[in-house]
This record gives sequence, structure tokens and C-alpha cells, in this order.
Amino acid sequence: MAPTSPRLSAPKKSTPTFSPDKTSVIYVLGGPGAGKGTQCANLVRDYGFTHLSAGDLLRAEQDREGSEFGSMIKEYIAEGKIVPMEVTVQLLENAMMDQEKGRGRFLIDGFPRKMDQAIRFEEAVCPSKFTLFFDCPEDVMTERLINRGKTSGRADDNAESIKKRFKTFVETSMPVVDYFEKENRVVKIKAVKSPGEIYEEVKMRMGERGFEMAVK
Ligand SMILES: Nc1ncnc2c1ncn2[C@@H]1O[C@H](COP(=O)(O)OP(=O)(O)OP(=O)(O)O)[C@@H](O)[C@H]1O
Ligand SMILES: O=c1ccn([C@@H]2O[C@H](COP(=O)(O)O)[C@@H](O)[C@H]2O)c(=O)[nH]1
Repeated sequence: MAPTSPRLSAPKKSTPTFSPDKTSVIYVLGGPGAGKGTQCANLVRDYGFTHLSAGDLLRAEQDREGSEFGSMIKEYIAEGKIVPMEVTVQLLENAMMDQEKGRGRFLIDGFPRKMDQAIRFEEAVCPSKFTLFFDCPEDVMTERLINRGKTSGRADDNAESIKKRFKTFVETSMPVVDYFEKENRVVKIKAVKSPGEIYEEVKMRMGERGFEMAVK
């Protein structure tokens, strides 16, 4: 059956779809180009996580024939703005459902980027264990994104969109990190060194939070 567009308004529920006793969700946040996707690939390989990138899901929905949200998503991504949360939360929930029903380990990359998304996802889909936050200065991220833009084919890896994405990150996404930080639910990692050096710290900090490697 052809996939259909996500429902725009998910019904309010008193319990989340996934029980946090059976399902582990870790959010992965950081500015554009901080290296989230790079570190997620390591964690998938070694810890058996399912990687769900909110940006990838949105790009797939944008390109899906017949999507009622395609043109809206395209516009938001080019402007570095946050797509209305109903769409993204539903895409993520659908992707989680497609995995092993009810049990699993998920890295949710590039989400939540706005407080309303965080609140809706925690209430209706699954409360997260914690947030891995990759902290990187803008000049370093800019250089990485401009380089990536030479081959990525991404419409937003250009100087103009990058500036807009940084602005959205500072104004809209950092408050989410600050919110979880106040609840002691953020693992902050400096993301300036090489990918290998950063991953050594990621592994150490994962261990502190009770996550051991599935493959050694
Ligand atoms: N520690 C690092 N040092 C140098 N380059 C890196 C490092 N980590 C990632 N990169 C490179 O920087 C670019 C951005 O990395 P990546 O795609 O992982 O970032 P991201 O945070 O997922 O970005 P976005 O949010 O824009 O999707 C990629 O080309 C990647 O190969
Ligand atoms: O929750 C989200 C996540 C992403 N977006 C939009 O997608 C782009 C690209 O995201 P990446 O994580 O860099 O792949 C982002 O700039 C937003 O426009 C979103 O709206 N909501």
C-alpha cells in the first residue's frame, strides 16, 4: 500500500504510544553541522540503535509523490524554519511503529527543535531518556557545512540557508536544550575535535548513563 501523509492533528492521549520501560529514546541535538549524523552512525554500529533523523524523514516526505505537505516542507527547509510539529511528530511515530513494535532503542537525530515538539513527543509518543547535545562553534559548523554542500545535494547547505538555520537554532532550538538541562537530562559534548576523539567521549558518557556497547 502506498504510504499516506501523516495526520495533521494527532489525537491527545493520556499515555504515550511507546512505554519508556520497553523503549529507549535518546534525542541528538546540536547546531547544523555539529556532527550529529556522523556520531549517530557510530552509535548505530556499536549499540544497536535505530537511527531516525527528523530532517531525513521530512526530506523523504517532501519528495514523496502525492504528499500534501511536500511544498510546505520544501519552503520551511530552504528558510531553515521548523516545520509544524504535527507533521514531524507523526512521521517519527510512524517510523518507530515500522520498527519492532513496542520495544527498541532509538536515536532521534535533529529533534526536538522547538518546545512544542518536545512536549508533544514526550506526552504522546515516548518520554526520552536524555539528550546528547553536540556543542560546536558557528565558524567550525559553517566550514563543515560549506564543505558538505559540495557533494550533499542538500538545498540548505549554502551560505544563505546556513545563516538562517543558525538563527533558528539559537532562538528556537537552544531553549529546548536549556529546558532539558534544567531537568539534568542533557549530556553535553564538545564537538570540535576529530570524529574519532569525539566518539571516545560519547562512549564514555553513554556508559555513565547505563548504555553499554552491544558489540565490543
Ligand atoms: N568532528 C568532525 N570534524 C570534522 N568534520 C566533521 C566532524 N564531524 C562531522 N564532520 C563533517 O561535517 C559535516 C557535517 O556533519 P554531520 O552531517 O554529521 O552534521 P549534522 O550535525 O548531522 O548536520 P545537520 O544538522 O546539518 O544534518 C559532514 O560533512 C561530516 O563529514
Ligand atoms: O524537527 C525538525 C527537524 C528538521 N526540520 C527542518 O529540516 C531541516 C534540516 O534538518 P537537518 O537536521 O539539518 O537534516 C531544518 O533546518 C528544518 O528546516 C524541522 O522543521 N523540524
